[in-house]
Amino acid sequence: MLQVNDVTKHFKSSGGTVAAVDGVSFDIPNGRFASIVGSSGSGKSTLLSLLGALDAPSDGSIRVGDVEITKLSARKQVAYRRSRIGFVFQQYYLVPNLTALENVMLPLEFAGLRAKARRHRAAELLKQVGITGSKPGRRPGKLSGGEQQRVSIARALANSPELILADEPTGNLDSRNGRRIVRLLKELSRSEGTTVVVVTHDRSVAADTDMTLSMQDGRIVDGDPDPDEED
Ligand SMILES: Nc1ncnc2c1ncn2[C@@H]1O[C@H](COP(=O)(O)OP(=O)(O)OP(=O)(O)O)[C@@H](O)[C@H]1O
Repeated sequence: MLQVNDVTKHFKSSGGTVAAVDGVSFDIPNGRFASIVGSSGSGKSTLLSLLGALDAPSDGSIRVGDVEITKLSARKQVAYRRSRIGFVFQQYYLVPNLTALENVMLPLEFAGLRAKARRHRAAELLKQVGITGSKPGRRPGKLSGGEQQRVSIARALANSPELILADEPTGNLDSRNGRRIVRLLKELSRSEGTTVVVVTHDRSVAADTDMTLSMQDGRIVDGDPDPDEED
């Protein structure tokens, strides 16, 4: 269970203090595929970075399973992120001069696996996301956008995280490939019992998830936050 309790994040700016996330509370049960929607500037990315312990809230608490991540020291937060959270980003962030296989092997080094075991596990993960044949041996530049996103999902799965956080994972993909990525994330949440949280602007992506949190001005609101606004 992911438990978010009265979380606030303030930023100081020239115009004063902005509450990017403003007293947000929600629970996401294990193995659920959840989406966060809302117009630009509503606080989605800030909330996701708080869930991933990439940033600390100004107030409130976040529990992932039995760990209150907001109480961990900075060093423990790094270890926590590496071992228990998988990140997927719009821009993939694959290392360009490593092959797909080597990119997936990278986080396994932190887990202390030997090279042969890392290679084996990375190949299995790539198979699981549909990257097979000659593709694991290719560099990211020789793969399509959808394939690169699959590699980044395999990398996110490397340490068997209990939580996958994805920020606009379909943002750079056409609708067909975007749908495939969403289907893959959904399958993973089902088969692995991994909780997946996706930030998206795309209502068809949100429609495919088990639950949707709508944000407006840093708060969670009921229903569609801004039906007329497209961004
Ligand atoms: N580091 C920061 N310093 C100051 N203000 C910030 C910072 N990060 C975000 N904000 C402000 O907090 C609010 C929420 O931003 P956030 O990026 O979370 O929105 P978002 O919903 O993810 O937007 P988008 O869909 O455009 O990515 C915005 O008003 C933004 O300007």
